Amino acid sequence: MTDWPTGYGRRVLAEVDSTNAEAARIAPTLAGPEWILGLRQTAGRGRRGRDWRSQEGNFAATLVLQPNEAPDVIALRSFVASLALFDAFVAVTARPEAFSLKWPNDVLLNGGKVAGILLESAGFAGGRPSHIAIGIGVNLAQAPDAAQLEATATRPVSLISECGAQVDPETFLDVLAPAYAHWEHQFVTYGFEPIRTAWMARAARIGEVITARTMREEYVGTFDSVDKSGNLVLKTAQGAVSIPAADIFF
Ligand SMILES: O=C(O)CCCC[C@@H]1SC[C@@H]2NC(=O)N[C@@H]21
Repeated sequence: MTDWPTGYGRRVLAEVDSTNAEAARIAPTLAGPEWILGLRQTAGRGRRGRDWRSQEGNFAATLVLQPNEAPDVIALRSFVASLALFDAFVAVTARPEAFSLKWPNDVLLNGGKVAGILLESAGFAGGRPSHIAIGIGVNLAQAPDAAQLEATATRPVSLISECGAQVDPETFLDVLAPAYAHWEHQFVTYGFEPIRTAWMARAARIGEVITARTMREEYVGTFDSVDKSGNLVLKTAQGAVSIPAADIFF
């Protein structure tokens, strides 16, 4: 196993409401990056205001970072985190073919959702946040009951049910943190291009027809690529469209 990355803090909480909420509380006291792992999370939150149910044995953690960057650059961190998750999953299962990345920031295992990412930023001054919180939830041990999710949600799966790999949250953190540090270094050193290329090489359904639903519209088209801003590029009957935020359906 790779060593814990230099310069990154690590704290483990027996119970927390939400590791992203905890990140916001402690961010002003931090001088550098910090991982916060909640062994029990009682009020986890997901994207678009949804709840995130954190079941026993699952992974709920947040990385707090202090990048001095504009929001559009910061938003690309979800691709950085997706790549780190992909590598961590491969490290614990040795099954790269089983995993794929779903735009914008889910990880799929055998086509079901095994992990999600919630990126939040706060403390804005001069258009830049003082910190960001990259919240990561992984169904290590249990998948939520599909009946309790929205009917259109991607089928949830757990690592153990699909791969038989029994991994506890602290062990997963110790694999994920160095993987994240690697991709973060690539991002700050070389920019988004190597991240974009690596992400597309692991993407689900490139070249296939998918549906993207934004707050106002629905697009059906061929998943062409992710552009230099992280937008989803779909080739539709009306031409190429570049979509900054949407839920996608296969
Ligand atoms: O909707 C999604 O797919 C994103 C889910 C993110 C859940 C994680 S669990 C750890 C962190 N703390 C939270 O409250 N949410 C994120």
